[in-house]
Amino acid sequence: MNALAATNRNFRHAARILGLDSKIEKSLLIPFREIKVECTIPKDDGTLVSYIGFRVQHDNSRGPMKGGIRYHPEVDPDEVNALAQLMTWKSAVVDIPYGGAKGGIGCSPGDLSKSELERLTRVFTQKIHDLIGTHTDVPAPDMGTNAQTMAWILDEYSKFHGHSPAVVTGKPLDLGGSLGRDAATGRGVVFATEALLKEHGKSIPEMRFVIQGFGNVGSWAATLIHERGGKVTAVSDITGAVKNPNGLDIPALIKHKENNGTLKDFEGGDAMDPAELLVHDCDVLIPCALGGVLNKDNAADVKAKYIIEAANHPTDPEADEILSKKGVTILPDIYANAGGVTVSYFEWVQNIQGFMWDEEKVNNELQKYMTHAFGRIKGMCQSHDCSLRMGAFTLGVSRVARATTLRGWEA
Ligand SMILES: NC(=O)C1=CN([C@@H]2O[C@H](COP(=O)(O)OP(=O)(O)OC[C@H]3O[C@@H](n4cnc5c(N)ncnc54)[C@H](O)[C@@H]3O)[C@@H](O)[C@H]2O)C=CC1
Ligand SMILES: O=C(O)CCC(=O)C(=O)O
Repeated sequence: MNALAATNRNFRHAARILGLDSKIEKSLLIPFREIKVECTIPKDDGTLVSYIGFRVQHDNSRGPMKGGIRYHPEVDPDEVNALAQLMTWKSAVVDIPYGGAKGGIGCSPGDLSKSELERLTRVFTQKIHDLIGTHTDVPAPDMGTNAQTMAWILDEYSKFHGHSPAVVTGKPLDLGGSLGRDAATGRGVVFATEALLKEHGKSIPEMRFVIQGFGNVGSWAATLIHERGGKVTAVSDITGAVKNPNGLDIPALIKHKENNGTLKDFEGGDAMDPAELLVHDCDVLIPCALGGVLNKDNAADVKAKYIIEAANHPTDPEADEILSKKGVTILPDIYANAGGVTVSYFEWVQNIQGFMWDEEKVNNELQKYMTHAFGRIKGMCQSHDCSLRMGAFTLGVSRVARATTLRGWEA
């Protein structure tokens, strides 16, 4: 099932549980605006090449639209649409004053030089600059993009609108980024995991973790789990996978990846088949890469008792059903990975106030938001006798529906 069909299905299920009026249901499903632009740039050898960029702005009833920009060869309009919708529910789940958006460019960032990436980002910004803004739509990093990408967007946008640090989050610190944003999604994943395990009378040091994806989210989640005494027994990325039943030395693995650009040939573990990683024996599985990786072909073989969805939509609905029948507890993406957008909100607040927070304040506030949201999701699960996914969806959708009704937009 494609990402949009899966997301719409989860939304409709939540709308049914909430008994949502059909007019509101329709209004919440249809995106506010879908943007598609051609970005033509000269490559370093002088040849011209065109890429297609997307920005989908899903909903702005609770505040400016917010969400990352992804550079990946598989970026397509349906997936961007689904990811934008997920951002709307995610912002509402953690109760930050934002709506949802997402963007992407279909490209392989690893095959482009730094100057080609810069040209592409600047042309994309030129095409969308009048549709984004501090109080309309605020981009951030996602797969294949990073603080440098945000710096180029900020610079290009500011040529049209004057210096505007709050137009993007996830910026470098020197341009108004927030302390703690780089680690925020991984840290939020760990706070969410702690909240869930505590509920089950367990804790991180007793657990064996397997992590798919070792970029921003995966490497921070692994680092913080390792620091708390959890055993990360297998990790994969696009270059391969490595395992060690006694626990990988995560700081050493990060150093190895920095030095060699790959997980391959790491001396502190054995190479393994990346396809086997998701069904590897463990207590907690954390997908931190692509969507749809847990599906009907592998769900029955998953050994983990807990799945923490650090990636967006890693579990398709068929897998969801198989896994819940097996008794696997799934902490859904719109809560589990909300630490990133939560600290993006703190960054935006700091930019608007012109006052920088220290890292301790950022991390403490993040923990408060994540812990509070977990309690509210559990409350919805109890009221509606539903899964954690539906608890999170009903929480997010009900908040957005209330804002929509209060504004009188549902008619
Ligand atoms: N960066 C952020 O703040 C947030 C990211 N997310 C989600 O987390 C996920 C990861 O994002 P980032 O870490 O930012 O991206 P990233 O680009 O920093 O890292 C992605 C990682 O996934 C790996 N990967 C790609 N294809 C793979 C495959 N087939 N098998 C195994 N590994 C593979 C890459 O090698 C890389 O290690 C995405 O789903 C993203 O939407 C969610 C919330 C916020
Ligand atoms: O930090 C943000 O604004 C958005 C992060 C994001 O794209 C996501 O949560 O999926």
